[in-house]
Amino acid sequence: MTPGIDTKRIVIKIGSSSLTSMNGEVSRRKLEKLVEEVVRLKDDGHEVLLVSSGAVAAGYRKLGCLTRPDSLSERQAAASIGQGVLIETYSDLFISHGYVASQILITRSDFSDENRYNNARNTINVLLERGIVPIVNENDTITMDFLKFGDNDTLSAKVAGLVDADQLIILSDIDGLYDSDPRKNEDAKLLTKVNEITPEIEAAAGEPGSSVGTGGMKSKIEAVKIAMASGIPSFLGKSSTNSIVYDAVDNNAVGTYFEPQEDMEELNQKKQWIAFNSGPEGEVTIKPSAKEAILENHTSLEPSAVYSVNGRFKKGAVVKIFDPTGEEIGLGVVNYSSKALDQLINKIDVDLEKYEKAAIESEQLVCHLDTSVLTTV
Ligand SMILES: Nc1ncnc2c1ncn2[C@@H]1O[C@H](COP(=O)(O)OP(=O)(O)O)[C@@H](O)[C@H]1O
Ligand SMILES: N[C@@H](CCC(=O)OP(=O)(O)O)C(=O)O
Repeated sequence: MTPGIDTKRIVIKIGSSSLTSMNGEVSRRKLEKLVEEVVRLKDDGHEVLLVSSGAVAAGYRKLGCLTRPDSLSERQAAASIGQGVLIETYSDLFISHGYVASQILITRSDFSDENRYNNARNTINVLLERGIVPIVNENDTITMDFLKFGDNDTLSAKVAGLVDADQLIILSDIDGLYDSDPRKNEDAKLLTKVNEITPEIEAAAGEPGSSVGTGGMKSKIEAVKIAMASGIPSFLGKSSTNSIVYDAVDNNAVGTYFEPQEDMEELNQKKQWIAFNSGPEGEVTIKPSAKEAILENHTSLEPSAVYSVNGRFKKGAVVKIFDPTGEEIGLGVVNYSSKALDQLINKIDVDLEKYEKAAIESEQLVCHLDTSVLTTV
């Protein structure tokens, strides 16, 4: 390990356009460049996890399609071919440098179940601690469209939160975030440092630039918001730039650095799971006085603060919390089932012992988050 370098845990996301050639084949040369950069970081003692797209892009030609297919089943079939080709190439390249790669395919339902989520963390921790390079992709072949993460940008931010990464590096075909879509405005300027995702930035972030990219700048900004809320700094840069990954870790690369604000409340692992992965099962509406208490003082929510309950959920479920005007305040984990909570607020067969517990404890409340981040759950 190079003297003076602290070991960092780094998650690198690379997009389809950065891994495949124009004719829909895995580009060994592009993968080689990435692997060589990861190897430099590994030689310095860092832990590196890759979130790699490219399964569909690397497989559709071999499936017999001339362009990226429109139908879901053809894309899933293409991913089934391309994922194998990708991992074989990565694995070969890492072995030639003395490192071992592993494959992890994730579906959104793996993350919405807290036990499976924690299990994924334990497995990845073992791999990282033993020097392996885990390579993560969405399990495209078996995931239904409406159950997908949808894009690997948000997946990479969620994975970075899962493993408590020190930095998220997103590599694309563009050298950072511009103040407007550079394809539409030739005067667009590169933003080198961003501390807050403002509505202007969201408006500037447009659609994909290539026929194989899926998320475009929009999903990269969503990803960065999740990383920021989890206290993880991110970098966005161009995959083909020389030494981009190494320089990004060194804070010395051309691109956009996203730094979480110092006074921002950083979500702990439990709250990250609630906010970004859980998938709410019901709704509670609370009284106006309780809204102030949870937003200003972060206090627990007593059953007496609950105005009404919507949906059927079990004790321990994640629910959305609304104020009486219908504005969404945040998310929380309930200590009562919907039936018990309904009985408590209507004082039917009230079990006083149970009543002493808060309906939602403050450490299981996620408030203050921008609704557009919350809606990504
Ligand atoms: N404000 C913006 N700044 C930079 N790029 C933008 C912006 N708005 C839209 N884009 C487009 O987003 C593209 C990158 O997203 P995408 O095509 O999904 O790449 P990847 O396959 O790497 O995920 C860029 O090539 C660019 O054309
Ligand atoms: N999971 C898909 C990629 C999804 C995705 O986000 O693609 P991209 O916008 O190229 O990062 C695949 O491997 O083809």
